[in-house]
Parts: sequence; structure tokens; C-alpha cells
Amino acid sequence: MIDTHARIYVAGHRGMVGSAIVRALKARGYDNLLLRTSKELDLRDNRRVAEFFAETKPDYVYLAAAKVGGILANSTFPAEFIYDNLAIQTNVIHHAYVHGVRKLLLLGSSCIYPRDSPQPMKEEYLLTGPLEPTNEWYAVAKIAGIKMCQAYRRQYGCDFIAAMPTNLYGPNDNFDLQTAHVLAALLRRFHEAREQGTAPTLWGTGAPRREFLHVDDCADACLFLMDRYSDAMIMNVGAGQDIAIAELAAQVAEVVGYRGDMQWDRAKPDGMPRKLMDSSRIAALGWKPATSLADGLRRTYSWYRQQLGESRSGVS
Ligand SMILES: NC(=O)C1=CN([C@@H]2O[C@H](COP(=O)(O)OP(=O)(O)OC[C@H]3O[C@@H](n4cnc5c(N)ncnc54)[C@H](OP(=O)(O)O)[C@@H]3O)[C@@H](O)[C@H]2O)C=CC1
Ligand SMILES: C[C@H]1O[C@H](OP(=O)(O)OP(=O)(O)OC[C@H]2O[C@@H](n3cnc4c(=O)[nH]c(N)nc43)[C@H](O)[C@@H]2O)[C@@H](O)[C@@H](O)C1=O
Repeated sequence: MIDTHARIYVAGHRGMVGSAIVRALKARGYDNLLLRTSKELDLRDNRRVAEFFAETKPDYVYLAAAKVGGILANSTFPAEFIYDNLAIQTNVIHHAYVHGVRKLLLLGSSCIYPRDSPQPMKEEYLLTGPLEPTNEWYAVAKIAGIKMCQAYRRQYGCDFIAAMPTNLYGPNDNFDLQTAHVLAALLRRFHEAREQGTAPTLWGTGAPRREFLHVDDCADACLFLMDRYSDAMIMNVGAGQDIAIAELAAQVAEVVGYRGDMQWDRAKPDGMPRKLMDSSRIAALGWKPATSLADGLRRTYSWYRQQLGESRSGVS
């Protein structure tokens, strides 16, 4: 177990994953967290990152800072997705090495796997085929991050590991309809449709399948891996089951209490047909998720309504 007074840098601590990691660390008594917003420390700036590591000398690093977005953001801003993510990772991983960080965990993503991967996707499928075009720029950056962790482990003996979570959702998710991932977007679309008496328009055909993990489970897995896993091989972190987007829409409508029609904009991309992780390796180490999709949806909708300043009445 990591000493609770160790200096732990959570990069991206205001984001969905970073904030969940901070909650999990605080709940376990870690009391020496190093936190910087992107305004205070732009991780694309190599010189500033070097200064930060020299000044603060972190013992452990969770690298949850990244340029992140849903299918439309990824395909609309390919240059930002590849540049920001390459720059952030390169600077943080390199200076973690230079300043003797004891262990670093990089957050990757299920989009690193080939578009036509057999399902469920095993870690060994990395780099076995072409990527999904809607997010290949982001995926290439993430793959470079994985390879940096492996290279620094091989050449310098750094204990840098990489976790590959499936699609995540929960508190502090992004609810901006242009840049959100599907689950947050659907909660908002159905909420607004119910409030306004309109019919929501969803993207694509509804046929793609996705696997959803609550972000608190993801954070729990990150802490688990930081404590117990030290290997070059990437580690999948999934919920174990997937669902068609059309079925997810039906579940979200029920949680929100929307009973009208919905439309599908087929001009919008479907993306990968299916993305289900094989998470048997982390399961064999003794980790499993705690939150069902039904519970997670209810909790996240409740959180969203609290952000809107609404009462929680009516949301179980
Ligand atoms: N969301 C998902 O479904 C999934 C996410 N992941 C991975 O988890 C990680 C975190 O994602 P998530 O929490 O959803 O993303 P968010 O967008 O919620 O948070 C990202 C954080 O990164 C920080 N950041 C962005 N750019 C910079 C920069 N130039 N310098 C410093 N900090 C920066 C932001 O800091 P600030 O707020 O201070 O601006 C922000 O808080 C990513 O690596 C992502 O790939 C993996 C699988 C699925
Ligand atoms: C985490 C992962 O996230 C991204 O990949 P994705 O899983 O394809 O992304 P998504 O959540 O945005 O969409 C999932 C599915 O849902 C459909 N869909 C319906 N209606 C809405 C909708 O209103 N918004 C969105 N965003 N999608 C919608 C959408 O058409 C697609 O079929 C990558 O950016 C990648 O970088 C990555 O790592």
C-alpha cells in the first residue's frame, strides 16, 4: 500500500476521472495531493512541467489530464486531439522519469483497439488492425502514451503503467451537447425534451454497442492498479457488459421520466460498431466494479439535476 502521506499528483483533477480519483484518494486518507488546474499549469508547456516536477517532486502520478470528447468533438477537432494529448503525455511522462517518480498511471481508452477487433477486446489486440476513423487521432496519441510508458520502463526501469477504461460516465461528466459523450448527452437531451415538451434527436442509428462504467468504479480500479500492478502490459478496465445505444436511450428516457418519441439523425456517425472490453485480467487480480448501469444512471441524473439547481424530488 502507498503511504498516505506520499506526494500524489493527480493531473486533470477537475475532470470527471481526475475528480473521482481525488475523491477516492481522500476517502482512503491520502493527505498530500498535488493539484493544478490547466490555467495554473498548462501541461502542453514542457518548461512549466519541468519546473512543476522540480518544485513539487511527486512520488506518484495519476495522469488523467487530456483533451477529451465524444464522437463529434473527436472527428471535428483532430489536430487538437492529437497535439494536446501527445504534448500533455510526453511532458508528464518524461518529467516523471527525470524527477524520479516512483509510479505513474496513464489513463488510456478503449478506442486504442482496432475498429474491427473481435469482441470482447483483449489487451493483446492493440496494434493488430486499423483504428476507428472518428477517433484515430486521439487513439494514436493514446497509443503513443502507452508506448512511452513501456519504453521508459524498458530503458530506465520506470514503474509506469497504463489503464484502458471503457466509456465512462458520472459526476463532473461533460454535458455540452456538441462535445459530450453519449450518456451525458442523452441525459440532457431527454431532460430538456421532458421539460420543453419536444422530441429529442439522437445521433446515428442506435445500433452501435457500448460498455459503460461509472467513474467511481474507474477511480477505484486506478487506485487498485497503483497499489498492485506493475507491468508493461496495458490493463483493461470495464464493466463486463455492453448495451445498444437505442437500448441505452430507452433506459435514460425511463430514468428521466420522458415518455414521448425520439428521432435519430442518421447523418451523424455511429463510430465503432461495438466496444466491449475483456476485463478478465483485472478481475483475476481481484477487482470488480460495484455500480450497475441502472444505479449509475439514476445517480448521475440526480447529480445533473443538482447542478441545474433543481430539487432532487422525483429522482429516486
Ligand atoms: N470520459 C470517458 O468516457 C473516458 C475517459 N478516459 C480517459 O480518462 C482521462 C480523463 O478523462 P475525463 O476525466 O473524462 O476528461 P475531462 O475532460 O473531464 O477532464 C480532463 C482534464 O484534463 C485537464 N486538461 C486538459 N488539457 C490540459 C492542459 N493542456 N493542461 C493541463 N490540464 C489539462 C483539464 O483540466 P482543467 O479542468 O483544469 O482545465 C480537465 O480537468 C483521459 O485520459 C481520457 O482519455 C478513458 C476512457 C473513457
Ligand atoms: C470514450 C470514447 O468516446 C468516443 O467514442 P464513442 O464511444 O463512439 O463516443 P460517444 O460516446 O460520443 O458516442 C457513442 C455512440 O452514441 C451515439 N450517440 C447517439 N446520440 C448521441 C449524442 O447525442 N451524443 C453523442 N456523443 N453520441 C451519441 C454515437 O453516434 C455513437 O454511436 C471517442 O471520442 C473516443 O475517443 C473514446 O475514447
